[in-house]
Amino acid sequence: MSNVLEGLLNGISNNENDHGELAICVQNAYKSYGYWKRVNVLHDVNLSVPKGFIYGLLGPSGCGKTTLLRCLVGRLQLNNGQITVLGAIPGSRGHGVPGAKVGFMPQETALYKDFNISEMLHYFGRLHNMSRQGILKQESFLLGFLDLPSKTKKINQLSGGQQRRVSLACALLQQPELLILDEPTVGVDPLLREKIWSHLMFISKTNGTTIVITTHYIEEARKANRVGLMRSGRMLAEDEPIALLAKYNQSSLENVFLNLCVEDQNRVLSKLKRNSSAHEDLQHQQLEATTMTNTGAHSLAVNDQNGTGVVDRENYSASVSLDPEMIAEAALNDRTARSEGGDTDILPNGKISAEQIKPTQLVKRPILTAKRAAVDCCICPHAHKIWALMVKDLTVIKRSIGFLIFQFLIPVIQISLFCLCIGRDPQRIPVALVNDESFANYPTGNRSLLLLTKINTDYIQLHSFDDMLLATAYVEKGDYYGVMNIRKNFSQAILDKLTKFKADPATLDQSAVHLFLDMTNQQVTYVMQNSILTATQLFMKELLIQNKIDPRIADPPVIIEKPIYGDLTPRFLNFAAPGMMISIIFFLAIGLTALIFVVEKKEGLLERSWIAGIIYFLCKISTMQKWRRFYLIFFDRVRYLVLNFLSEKN
Ligand SMILES: Nc1ncnc2c1ncn2[C@@H]1O[C@H](COP(=O)(O)OP(=O)(O)OP(=O)(O)O)[C@@H](O)[C@H]1O
Repeated sequence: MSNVLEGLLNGISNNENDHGELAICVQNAYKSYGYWKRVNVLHDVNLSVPKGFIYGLLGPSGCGKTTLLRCLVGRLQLNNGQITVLGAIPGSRGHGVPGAKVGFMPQETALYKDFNISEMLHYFGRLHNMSRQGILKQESFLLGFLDLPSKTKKINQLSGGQQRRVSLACALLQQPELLILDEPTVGVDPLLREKIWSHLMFISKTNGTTIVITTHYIEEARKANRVGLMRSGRMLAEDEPIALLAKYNQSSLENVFLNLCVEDQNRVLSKLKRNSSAHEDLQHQQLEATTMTNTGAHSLAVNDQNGTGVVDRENYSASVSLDPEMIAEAALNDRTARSEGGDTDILPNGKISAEQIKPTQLVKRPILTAKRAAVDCCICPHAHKIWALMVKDLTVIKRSIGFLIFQFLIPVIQISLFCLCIGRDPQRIPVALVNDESFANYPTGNRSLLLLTKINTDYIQLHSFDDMLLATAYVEKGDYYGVMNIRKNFSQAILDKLTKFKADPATLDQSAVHLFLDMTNQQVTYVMQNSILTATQLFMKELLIQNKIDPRIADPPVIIEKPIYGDLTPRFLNFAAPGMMISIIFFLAIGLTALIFVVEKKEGLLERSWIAGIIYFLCKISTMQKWRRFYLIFFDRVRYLVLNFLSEKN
């Protein structure tokens, strides 16, 4: 016993805790959801399931059964308390929970709808590292046993009940040590329900499988070896069904449950009255009343505990008008009072009662399971799990060809549009011309005309203005990208500069072409400047030739030789397109991965895979790798096709 306490106090998650033959031991479990607005779901829950037992977890909707199950498989962590499953804290290193040791059937179907039954079973089989033969053997047994249609039938062609049976088959597949089944018999006909229970009893007896099962059909839990009755996040009673029936002198578990609820309400109410701290929560009252009706507590006119009165619907409704916070508080007071009173309960298996351990003595926060799983994954790459995920992803692709084509078409269309509309050099850029040398716009005889003829009209479209202020106003309005101004004495000044080497400020100013540009668009600016500079250079060379001077004088003292890579006239398209493609590939891969994750999370598939031993990190790797590889190969081909096509067009 001292071992137990020591292990618990130190929070050690291994076999040293020595819970004997207990497969599951939950001690003083507290769980709440949310950070800012806390929803308390589990209040001081204690639960013990011996190995090879079937444990029926019963309670109305919303009482916290699923939350407790998710804590058992390591999916959620307690805020306080301790859980030991198969001798260790779920998620601890090397432990098979989550993993192959546990078969989990969630409440939602959590199946890939486009898969057929066989593919679904093979996916989970591969995850659990089962041999092909093993999977096939189990497959043929489960198909027959669960009365399933042909294994090639797709999940989305099955009825709701059939889908739930496939889900159950996936949980039973690897014959795990521990089975956690969240309402497996919903939508199943009574005969098959009988058969499922018989099978569960058989495997618990012969294989020693421990089974935790939740159900809304309270009476079917009679077949369980032990039942736990929960309400508002608390465990009201935990015992063998027969013992409970005998204790409450009832013929059905429904009535036992109802008696327990009434007893519980009275106890909590009297405590609250004593503390004079009653609050009202009408919303919760309605919820509780509704959920009780749903759970099959339909016969509310039953004998009360003393056998003297009748609990009618009204009384019952009134008695359930309690705030969960208040109930939790009362429960805590109750437990504290018990522990202060020094009662010592020794469990039948000789272990210390969970109630003997104060919550403060327990581990505040269990070990971070996700971190451990990540470390495990790095140490051991789990090839079979990656293989299972890859086969699953390929099947998903195979089944969604239309979606895949659409996914591939989007980037092709985007890149084509980029190349056609954005990636090309800007053309016919409108520029205002104010030529102070001219009269009647383009007079003959002056040299500025020669300069203007050298400007490539594919790139620059000149529009003449007489007034500099008016031209500038048009640029400001956004009609033109700039003003090109040629000063009054341009012809004489350029001649003086080139032939007589005059370099006084007036000559230099008048011999220059003055540009007033809208430089907000880098690409347009570059093309404008480049075109005008090239035109000016050509003009000067021609002028020098006319004056019998070597035209090379007009060349800048830089000679651009044959390029090592690329062309002498580089194009923006060639530069920008690859970057654009990589961006599209990257973001599409990310988007697609995120989409798959969101869908899988919504349908409960991600959680199911997680409980089967897949950590999200592994999922991400497999998904990202797959899409990236696909896209890279595909785009490599498309890139060449598109670029070649466009270059030839231009
Ligand atoms: N992720 C969550 N965030 C906040 N509250 C939650 C979350 N999941 C469950 N709850 C709340 O916790 C309470 C218990 O939920 P849980 O699913 O455990 O109930 P349950 O007993 O399994 O119900 P049912 O039988 O209908 O499945 C409910 O009030 C529910 O609204």
